[in-house]
Amino acid sequence: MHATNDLCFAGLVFAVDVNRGRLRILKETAKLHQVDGVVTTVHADLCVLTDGEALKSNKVLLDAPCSGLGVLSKRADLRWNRKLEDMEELKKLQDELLDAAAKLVKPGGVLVYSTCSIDPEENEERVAAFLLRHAEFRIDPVDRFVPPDFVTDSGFYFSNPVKHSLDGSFAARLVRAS
Ligand SMILES: C[S@@+](CC[C@H](N)C(=O)[O-])C[C@H]1O[C@@H](n2cnc3c(N)ncnc32)[C@H](O)[C@@H]1O
Repeated sequence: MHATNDLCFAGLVFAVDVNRGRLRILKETAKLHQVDGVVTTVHADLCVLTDGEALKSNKVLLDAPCSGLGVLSKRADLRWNRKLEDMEELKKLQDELLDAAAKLVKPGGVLVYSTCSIDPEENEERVAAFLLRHAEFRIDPVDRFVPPDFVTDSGFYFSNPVKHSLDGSFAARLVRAS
């Protein structure tokens, strides 16, 4: 919704999700904010999207499914339901979604990868693995956009529940050269 407001009606937002319920909530929220005209919801599995050409954009946000380890204060159940195999599956899905999202970024465009996890395996390690597979992308440090306290040495955004008294979250800004 923040992205939509930023556009000031000068662009379009395509929201892709496999979960119809989430898309419905987005559409309703967009209507409430009177920006539903710029939001198109696409019910699809991003990994097998066949007509991605029409969705190619200058800015792509991948708000990835994650373990939620940054929001344990709100989701205490996650503490007890974690399994090692789930984590491996999740990392595989995050890699696949990153590859699929990269295909939607126009040359010179930006891909933002975000999670609500504080686990480096889902954050820095996924980005490092992505950059090995995609030499056309580079890290664009986020220090122009967020206060210094939230910028990691590698130029990522990171909020730490202990340090910042906020939910834990991570974001990497990746720019496509070609
Ligand atoms: C962290 S949530 C994103 C929430 C979203 N930003 C919102 O505010 O509703 C991750 C989302 O990824 C979706 N997802 C998981 N696998 C997917 C896939 N293969 N293709 C498209 N969406 C997927 C889930 O349904 C979930 O809604």
